[in-house]
Amino acid sequence: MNWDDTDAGAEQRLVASSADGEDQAIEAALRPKDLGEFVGQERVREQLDLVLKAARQRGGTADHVLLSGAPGLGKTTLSMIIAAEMGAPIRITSGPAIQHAGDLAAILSSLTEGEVLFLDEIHRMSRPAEEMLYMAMEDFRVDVIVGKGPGATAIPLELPPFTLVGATTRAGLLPPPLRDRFGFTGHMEFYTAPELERVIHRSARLLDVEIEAPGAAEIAGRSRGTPRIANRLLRRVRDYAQVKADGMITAEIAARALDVYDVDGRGLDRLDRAVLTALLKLFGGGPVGLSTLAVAVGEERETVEEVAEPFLVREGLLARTPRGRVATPAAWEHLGLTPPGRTGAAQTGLFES
Ligand SMILES: Nc1ncnc2c1ncn2[C@@H]1O[C@H](COP(=O)(O)OP(=O)(O)OP(=O)(O)O)[C@@H](O)[C@H]1O
Ligand SMILES: [Mg+2]
Repeated sequence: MNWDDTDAGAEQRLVASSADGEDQAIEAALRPKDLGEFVGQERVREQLDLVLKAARQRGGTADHVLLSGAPGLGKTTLSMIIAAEMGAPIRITSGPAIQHAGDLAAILSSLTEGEVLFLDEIHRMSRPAEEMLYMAMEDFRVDVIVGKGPGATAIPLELPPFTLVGATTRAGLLPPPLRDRFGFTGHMEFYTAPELERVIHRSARLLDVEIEAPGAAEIAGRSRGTPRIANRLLRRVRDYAQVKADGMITAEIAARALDVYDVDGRGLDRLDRAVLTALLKLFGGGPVGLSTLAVAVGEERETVEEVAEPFLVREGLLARTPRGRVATPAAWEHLGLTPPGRTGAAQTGLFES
């Protein structure tokens, strides 16, 4: 089984936050087209709305925008909305696609006035390209180097004003000079359950799937705060409802379907639960070292650390301490187990030593 969150393929986890081939095809159809349709992220939406309205009133080009946040929270979607709201064309590229400064120069010099340049994974751009981008963002100008060695000359090239929209899952990796050149930074948060329910109802409508409110709530609760996962789970539940029932997604159908797909009531999948179960049953809740824990579940260290743990930590089920991994009282409760030396449900103060 391939648990790698970043690796696209048929064996990808159902709760992976990155997009696989099927997602990419369907995501285009499910993307909200304007700010009004975009669910949640109230602060970012409100602020961005002001930025764009002001730019439109001035008849100018919007300031550069940086969008940061975990995979699947809507960065690409929002970049397309920015272009749509500005009535501007959008050019899409990514940090890894820009190997040389020359690649970037070619893109920049072909932009039209007001165009939106979407630079995904901007933290993965090469250093020389990054430096060229500084000048382009600030002065709408690049220096194109012609020739090599002592005879090389820099030919300045004027650019039309454009809006750079950068997206990153790792805002902390951006060099400060780059971060400072964005006029607006929007940090995307994980979505609340009611917001995800709205995403699910909207997608169900577009996919022509019948769903009851409790059915949407059941899926939302298992979607890890991420619209991409909510949409993916909705599609799998739709399959189940169609094959095993009359197509209508009720709470019971959603719960049964997601149990079949091994996504539990809190959004944990088989790997997440295996890690937690080993921690509780074999090591009494810890502390236990990462390597030991990984061997116990028969996985690589990296898989446990990078694929399972971030969500478990976020959910408050597992803590990383200097002495090793420790389960929280919520972990015992979630798996329906009683911590050693305790009886009954009173589990507070578990870690007082
Ligand atoms: N606020 C939202 N409202 C409705 N649907 C959303 C929202 N945000 C994201 N989605 C849905 O989730 C899917 C994934 O969003 P998107 O591709 O924009 O995420 P991303 O942040 O760019 O992810 P990555 O970091 O992997 O590139 C989209 O197809 C869209 O349908
Ligand atoms: Mg994206």
